[in-house]
Amino acid sequence: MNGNPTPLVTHAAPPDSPIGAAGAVDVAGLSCRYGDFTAVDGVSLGVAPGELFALLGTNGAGKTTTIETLQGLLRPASGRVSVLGRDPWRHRRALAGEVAVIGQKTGFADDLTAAETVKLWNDLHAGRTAVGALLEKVELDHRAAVRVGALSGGERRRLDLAMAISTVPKVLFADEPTTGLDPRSRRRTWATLRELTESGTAVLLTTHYLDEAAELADRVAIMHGGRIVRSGTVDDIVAAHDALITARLPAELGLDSLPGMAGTLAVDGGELRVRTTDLQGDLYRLLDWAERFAVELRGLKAAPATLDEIFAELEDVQENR
Ligand SMILES: Nc1ncnc2c1ncn2[C@@H]1O[C@H](COP(=O)(O)OP(=O)(O)OP(=O)(O)O)[C@@H](O)[C@H]1O
Repeated sequence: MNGNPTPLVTHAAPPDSPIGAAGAVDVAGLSCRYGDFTAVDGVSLGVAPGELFALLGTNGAGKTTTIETLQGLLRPASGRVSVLGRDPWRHRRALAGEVAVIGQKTGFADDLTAAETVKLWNDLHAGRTAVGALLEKVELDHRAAVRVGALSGGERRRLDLAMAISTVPKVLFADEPTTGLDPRSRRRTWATLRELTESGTAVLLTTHYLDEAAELADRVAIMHGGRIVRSGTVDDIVAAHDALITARLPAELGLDSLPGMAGTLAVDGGELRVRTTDLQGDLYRLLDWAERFAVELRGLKAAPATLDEIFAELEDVQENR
């Protein structure tokens, strides 16, 4: 996110009446602009209670803008957003007690200690968990007396998490909550997010970590250039993408020796590559052919597309624009 957001409002504000009763978070045709620039372009998504929905995307894809609109910090240029049945722009204060946020920009006072910060937060939000227990949960108990200004970036993220869980929020917006965390802290944060969803919290998470989305999310949307370009479960998205079969062929064999397959075949330097949406069928055809003609397929590998590959492809498209 860059600078202070002041998006241009080109349409009337959405009505403050509930829009549907489908989920804890509902977004329909959301567009957001900064001046003439459209940062979010027709995004629709919903998050049900107890669900974790992950928004992935390239840098500048519009994830933070979407989250900030749902927090009521930005007004949509068009479309409708609803959090717990309310328009967050109009009802930000009323929603504050039920919605928690882990943002990219933390607004802590540097002079307060970690414990004082959490206590202040607890007092303001009628937090039900003791300060010591919250700090222990995010493994900051040993840093309780340290001033916030002296905490590392990762420690500040964990302090943010402690405040987000001081109540059991109905909705949590978590904007890259594990950025800068070491592997152990990431896993602790994942466990805490899981506990929240198990308690019924609807979590909208943005992340650059594909393993994080695969690990945590019930559903995923990939944003690119302000739009959702893929959505579904991680399995759905992977299944819709080409899988890859690779093997080394004997030197005398080329493309014309190979059997017909559903996917696209290429042979380069003796290596066969088959990109296919029918991994099982093409693997069967290849193995059947190899068996019949006694061909040894050295180093045979067959794997569905990984989210990393899907993501990298989107980034390539962006770079080539
Ligand atoms: N205040 C602003 N004024 C003008 N443009 C902005 C402003 N804030 C964000 N943008 C632009 O809007 C687009 C979307 O930004 P946003 O921060 O929502 O993306 P993001 O998906 O969260 O990116 P990242 O993964 O890098 O955090 C980017 O091109 C960004 O430069």
